[in-house]
This record gives sequence, structure tokens and C-alpha cells, in this order.
Amino acid sequence: MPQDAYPDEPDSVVEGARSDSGRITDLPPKPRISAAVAAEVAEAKEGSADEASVSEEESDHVSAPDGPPPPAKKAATSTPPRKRAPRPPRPTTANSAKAPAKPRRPRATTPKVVDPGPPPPLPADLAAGIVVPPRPPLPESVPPDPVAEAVAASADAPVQESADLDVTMDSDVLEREADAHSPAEPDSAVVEPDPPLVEDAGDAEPDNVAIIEGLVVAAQTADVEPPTESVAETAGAEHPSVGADVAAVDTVPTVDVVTEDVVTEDVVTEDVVTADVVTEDVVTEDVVTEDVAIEDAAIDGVTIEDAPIEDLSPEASAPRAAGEGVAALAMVFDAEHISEPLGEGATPALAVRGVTKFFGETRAVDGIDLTVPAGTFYGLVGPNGAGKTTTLSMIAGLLRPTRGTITVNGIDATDRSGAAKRMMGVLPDRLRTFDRLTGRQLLYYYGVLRGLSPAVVESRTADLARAFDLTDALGRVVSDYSAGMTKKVMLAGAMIHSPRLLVLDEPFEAVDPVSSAIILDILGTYVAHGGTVVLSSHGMDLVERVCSRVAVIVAGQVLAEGTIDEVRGELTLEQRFIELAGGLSDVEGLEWLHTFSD
Ligand SMILES: Nc1ncnc2c1ncn2[C@@H]1O[C@H](COP(=O)(O)OP(=O)(O)OP(=O)(O)O)[C@@H](O)[C@H]1O
Repeated sequence: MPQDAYPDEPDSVVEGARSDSGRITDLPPKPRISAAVAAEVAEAKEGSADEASVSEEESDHVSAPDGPPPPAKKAATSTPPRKRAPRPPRPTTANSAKAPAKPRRPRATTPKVVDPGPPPPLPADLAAGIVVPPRPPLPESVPPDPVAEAVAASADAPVQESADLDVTMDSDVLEREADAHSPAEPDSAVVEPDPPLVEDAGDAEPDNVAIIEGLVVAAQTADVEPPTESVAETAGAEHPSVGADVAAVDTVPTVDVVTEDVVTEDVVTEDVVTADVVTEDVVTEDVVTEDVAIEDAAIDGVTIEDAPIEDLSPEASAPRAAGEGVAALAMVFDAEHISEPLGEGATPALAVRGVTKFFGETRAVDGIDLTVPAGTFYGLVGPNGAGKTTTLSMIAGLLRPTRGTITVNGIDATDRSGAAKRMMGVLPDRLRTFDRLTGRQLLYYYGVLRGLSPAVVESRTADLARAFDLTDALGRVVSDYSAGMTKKVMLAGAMIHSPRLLVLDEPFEAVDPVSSAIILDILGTYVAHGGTVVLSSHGMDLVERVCSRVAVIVAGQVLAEGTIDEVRGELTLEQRFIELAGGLSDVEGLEWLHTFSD
């Protein structure tokens, strides 16, 4: 019988009828059959012992977890009781008492006959299956800390035996991590206690997640022992092994940094939660020792002190009663952190001088000069392959220029890359990130590696998620996000530490119009508070509307630069762009496309 024959029944009842149909449909209607069979049994003078045992069997059947079978089904398949084998009499129940005297159509009778009554008692075995096991006991002096537990759980993981990980996961780090967390500290509140992994995650995945969280924990210890060595120094040959006394934050680069071993271009670590956390467009001849801005910013101890330490204040750590959406982010973009006095002679937020980039024989960027004053909404536009991403990657420190210099707020991005990166938030192209983490974990990772306290990260995560409409998605792994959601969570991650400069590669690509408007609002607020945005986009209307300055890059060269009005002149920006790009390409020769092959 189809399931929809019982439209008002709970699914479980229907399923029960369906799965037990073999037994149930053989049974006669309960009231009549019970009496008749009992009489027949008495006439046959069968032993009372047999009857008792059979009744017991039936009793067991009735109390099965699926509950009583649908009477209508029995009625529809009823068989004269005297024709039946000596089936045992069934105990009289409320349902059976209401059974119709003659068969009815199941659809008409079922809703009236079925009495849901109280739910059947949960079978002991099923109940045992849903009981949440008690958490393992913790030391009395240490509050429950999921991150610490995850790290401890990973202590014996095979992947830890990797040469890249042996230092990070040593017991000394764990001890100092435990010491760093006072009972009053809301440690790692934003980390999912049991990270939900994607379904296809292998057995090693939980360990990998734990390792990532362990890295976060290690970075947390930066507050306890500020490191003094840079990433490159720590990872360099002069320091082949990091002793246990080295600050825990210095153990992170030993895991992350990929330097001389990089031999291919565009090295991508898909399984980013494993040991190699790095790699964004690393090029053979331009190996960057601090590959990814966030790692470097978190692990370069020299400039940790330059981080927005005001964010760590108790006031900032307090739960924020901010308004919804963008208004809340105005507090994240605290003007005290990102504002700089503007005016003649002020240090530009970004200065690019004579930067050239070769990929082998390909000259991707050819002697670019850019000056981006602080508090500017700056747009980079250009046709495909013009060199925008390459330029932004060099600004972000993901690629090393072949020639030229880049300074961020006056800091040479080559000589002091860690300090320069610390001032930046980066949305790289192609959305490579640690997508086996949940959105909440990812933002926690971003924030803590940037030196923020867990409480601040939690507060800002809530603000950013609200602003980007990601609140409901925070508990899901990022690999399950849509492209637009991924872009938004990564954008949130770029903003979470309230940097002075945001470097965003096509931030609006794949983002829906509502979210784009919200992002624009957020960025506008950010710029109004002194922040600087440099973004690439193919949306000429958008750039024309929101950017105060723009550079048009074609074939690796800046063909026009200035305010929007200066660049577009009497044209629209799109018209000017097309003009600079060499006009529209010739579409002749595609007539075959107009004759369909079928
Ligand atoms: N890792 C790489 N190895 C070799 N060539 C590269 C690499 N990255 C970029 N290029 C080349 O550099 C040039 C500029 O590429 P880039 O990605 O910077 O362009 P773009 O302006 O960002 O393009 P789009 O608008 O399509 O994103 C292209 O010719 C590209 O093929």
C-alpha cells in the first residue's frame, strides 16, 4: 500500500505497517478474531500452555517499536478467522476495539481509526544509541577547552609524526597552552566542540582538524611568550630545529612555511588542513618565505607588538551589543586602529614603484606605478590577463616582484614583509582556504592568528556573520558553501583584524546583489573610518560608483590612473576602458554559430 494511503499518520506508523506488512496483513481483525480464535482454541482443547505462550508472543509483537499496525490495512486484507491457521489471539487494544465490522477502504477509514495515543516506549537498544556519552574528565584546574582537547587528541595521530609537525605538537606547547588559559578566560568558545567534517572525510580528517586547531592554540600562546624570531629565521637553515623553549608561536612556521622546496608554479594545497597550510601562487623563481599573509602576520613575532593591541582590551573583549549588520562593523573598523591623518605629504597607504613580474618568459606586470592614499577606495580594472591578480598578489606578499618596490604605510613590503602584511587583509583569487573547517572555525583561525583574543574573535565573528548574512552557515564546513558564501566568509576573515589596508581580488564576483550592496556598505564605512581598499573588478559600473580612484591596466601596464573623473573624461568608465583595452574584438568568422548543428 502506498505511503500516502495514510495521509494523517506519522511516518513511523506508515513505515511500520510497510515493513511489517508480511506479518500484519496475515492477521484477522482484532476484536472478532480474538474472540473467535479463542473459542476455536478452546474447542480444539488445545493446551492452555500453548495458548499462553502464543499470547505472549503476540504481546511482544504489539509492543514492538513500530507501534500498532494500521487497522485499515488489516481490514483491507482480512481473512475469515476460521480459515486461518491457529494464530494466537491478540490482546484487545483500543485500536482493535474500534476496528470496523467489515472491510473499508483504507484511505477513508485510517484517519478515524488510528489513535496515535502516547508514543510507544523507546526500545532499550535505541535509547542506548542516542545517549550522549559523558565527556572525559578534565583536570580540575583547567576549564573545558575543546581546542586543547583536540590538540591532545591529535598527540598520537600518525600525521604528527611528520617532520613538519613534530615541534608544534610537543608537550611543552600543550603545557604552555593550558597555562595560558585561566579559568575565567572564554577560551575557544567559538570553536565547534566536535567539528563536523564533510561526509567524505577520511579517517585522518578529525586529526587534521585537530592539528589546525592546535596551530591556533599554538598561536594563542603568543600572548604568553612573545616571540622574537621571524618566520624566515625560524624556518631557515640557521635554525634547523626549534627548541622547546622557543615561544610557541615560533613553532607555527615550522609547520607552515614552504620555501626552497617549492618547485612548481601555482602550488596549491588542496587538503589545507594537513601539514602544508601554505601556498598561494608560489612561483618557482620567486619563492616567498612567508607565503600567506595571515600565517606570516600571526607568526612573525617581531611585529606582533604592532598588531592592534587595543583590540585585546577588556572593553573590546566584552560581548558587543552592537546593532545589526553594517552598523556593528563600524565598531570593528575602529577609527583609532586604521585612521591616519590625510593631506599633502601624508604617507600613502600603498605605493608601488616600478614593479615588474615575470613568469618565465611571460611579462605579467611591466613596470607599474601606483599611489593609493589612505582612506581611498581604489579600483584596479583591466581585461583578462592584464596583470591585476599578479599585481594584487605582489602587494599582498603572495608573490615577490621581479623588480620594483612596494611599501605599505611606508613599510617596505620586501624588507619587512611581516610588518607590511600585518597591516593588510587579503581576499586572494580563487578562494583557496581551509575549507574543511566550519565558517566559525575559519574565522576563529583568521582572528587568533592575527593576534586577537578568542573573546574578540567571537564578538567580531558574530558581527561579521550578521553583516554578511552568514550566521546560519557558521556551523557548516566551508567546502559546503556556495561560491558567494565562500567569498563572503573569506572577506570576513580578511576584515576581522581591522587592518589598515584591504587587498581584494574581485570581491564581488559570484556575490548576489543584496550581499554586494551590503559589502559595499561595509567597505564604505571602513573607508570612511580611514581604511583603504584596493580591489580589482570587472564591474565598471560598480567601480565607477564606489571607487574614488582607478587604474586601468592593460598588458601589464597602467594606461590610465587617477580619480574616476580624470580617467573617464567625457566617457563612461566602461567606454574608456574599452577604448584603452583596444576596442571590441572582431566577431567576424563566427557565422557558423548561427547555423545549429542539429
Ligand atoms: N603563476 C603563473 N604562471 C605563469 N603565468 C602566469 C601566472 N599567473 C599569471 N600568469 C600570467 O600573467 C598574466 C596576468 O595574469 P593575471 O592573473 O594577473 O591577470 P588578470 O588581470 O588578473 O586576469 P583576469 O581578469 O582574467 O583575472 C597572464 O598572461 C597570465 O597567464
